[in-house]
Amino acid sequence: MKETKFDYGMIGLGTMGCNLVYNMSDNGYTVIGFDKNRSQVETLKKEAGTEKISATSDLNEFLNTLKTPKVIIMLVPAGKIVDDVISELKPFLSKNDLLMDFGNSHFTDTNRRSEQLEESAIHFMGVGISGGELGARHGPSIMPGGPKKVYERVAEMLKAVSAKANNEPCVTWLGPGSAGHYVKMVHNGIEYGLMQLIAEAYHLLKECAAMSNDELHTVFSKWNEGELQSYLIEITADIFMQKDELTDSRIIDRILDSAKQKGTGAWTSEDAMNLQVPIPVIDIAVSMRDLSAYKNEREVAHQNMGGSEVKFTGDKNDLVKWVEQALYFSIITVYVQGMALLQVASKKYKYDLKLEDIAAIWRGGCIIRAALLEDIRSAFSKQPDLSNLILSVAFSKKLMQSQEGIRKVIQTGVGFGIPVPAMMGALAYFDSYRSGWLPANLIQAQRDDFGAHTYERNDREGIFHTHWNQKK
Ligand SMILES: NC(=O)C1=CN([C@@H]2O[C@H](COP(=O)(O)OP(=O)(O)OC[C@H]3O[C@@H](n4cnc5c(N)ncnc54)[C@H](OP(=O)(O)O)[C@@H]3O)[C@@H](O)[C@H]2O)C=CC1
Ligand SMILES: O=C(CO)[C@H](O)[C@H](O)COP(=O)(O)O
Repeated sequence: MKETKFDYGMIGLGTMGCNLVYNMSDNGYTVIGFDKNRSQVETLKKEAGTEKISATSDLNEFLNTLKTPKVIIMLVPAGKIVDDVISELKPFLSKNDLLMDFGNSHFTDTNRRSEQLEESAIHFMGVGISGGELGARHGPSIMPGGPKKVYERVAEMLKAVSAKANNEPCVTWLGPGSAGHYVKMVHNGIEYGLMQLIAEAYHLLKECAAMSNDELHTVFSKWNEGELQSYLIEITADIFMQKDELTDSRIIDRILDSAKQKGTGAWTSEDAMNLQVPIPVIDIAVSMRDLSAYKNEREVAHQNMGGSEVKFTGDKNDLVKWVEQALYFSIITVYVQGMALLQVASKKYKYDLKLEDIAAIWRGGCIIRAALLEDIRSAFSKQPDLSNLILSVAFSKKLMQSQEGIRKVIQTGVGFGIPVPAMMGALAYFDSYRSGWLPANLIQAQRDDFGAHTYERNDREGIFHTHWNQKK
């Protein structure tokens, strides 16, 4: 009997790996999966129903049934596991074999792994993938980084399995080294910001306007037909309708209000701090997940001090209108901040990113896909080096037109003690960015006063220091 040789190997047959195997098979590729977890292997073998797919928990069998040069995708949890898998594989890999890490690995790990494997002429690519379970199955957005020539070996397959937006595949080579994983990290930072903003809108409408889940479903569904059209708004609308399997309630009312995270949002904030790029809405989103997890302390504080006491007497429909505008305004600022970070990182890490391409491949398949990305793409197509989208005519206009809503919503939140920190961060970012003057002169004076740190002047060149009348 002729032995089957598989086009691709997939290591990690969990949520993402297993679904991507099916997607690749649908597109005509043969794939053998490997997982340490025997039950994942058995499930795939039992359910595949096609000879194009096989699975094993025997590494030798996995490697021996792959075509050469081997092309292997890893979809295992990020961190040490990726290093462990690479160490296990490396003795069996040869020149020109290609290993691709599709997980959410930290970009600095990707740089290290690429360098180590290239020493043995084994190619390595860090590839971001987004779209969750359904995306992996039916078409994700794919963010590949690494050597361009190596990308070309797999470009056809990646295009085939990716999502399509206006018939264009949501994948393109992004840049060398860790470019793909860096872009995926910022994608996730944006994801954090969007989710926090949507949660704040929910909080306001639920507490202030006392909206039921049915009403919230109607409002979010309607929003999804307008400027806010996006995957996250769409799934949010549906979440409000989901029944609980254990009680008579809706599931949303039974889920503990304590958010978890795997780190990609915090990595985005951390690197933005290192590169001195302000991304306050993403920073706040990370902090709010942290704060939500202090559930016990929050409950004690609530007993001691009480919470918001809302007696909203305004018009519900007006509030819904203002919240829609506030969300649009603040959602724009999240993309603005993420893209500004990418521009700086592109130069610093020599990725030479094309922001137009990134916006284009985020239009389909991924968690942050939104109608707005078409406008973002268009702005970077006209001005590829644009440092901040706010400087484009189109985006300054959008923000100016929706600022009234966010000001009203923040006033409402503050008035009733309902926290809207990400919206506040969004507005403060906008107001600061468009301020020709900020009170940073006072900060410079204080620094020079207490620490002789010097300052620059606004009327002549040079570095200055004042002998301040310090208190003894
Ligand atoms: N889930 C999502 O929506 C998305 C996830 N990602 C990223 O993709 C990667 C995979 O995620 P996901 O599919 O959700 O994770 P899962 O935990 O669902 O799947 C990972 C699989 O890898 C297996 N595994 C663990 N260690 C090894 C090993 N040493 N050798 C072989 N197999 C191993 C696990 O087995 P076991 O169960 O026994 O541990 C599990 O079956 C992660 O980096 C994640 O951040 C990216 C985009 C979206
Ligand atoms: O990459 C993803 C989507 O693009 C994952 O779903 C993301 O890792 C979820 O992150 P977290 O668990 O931190 O919320």
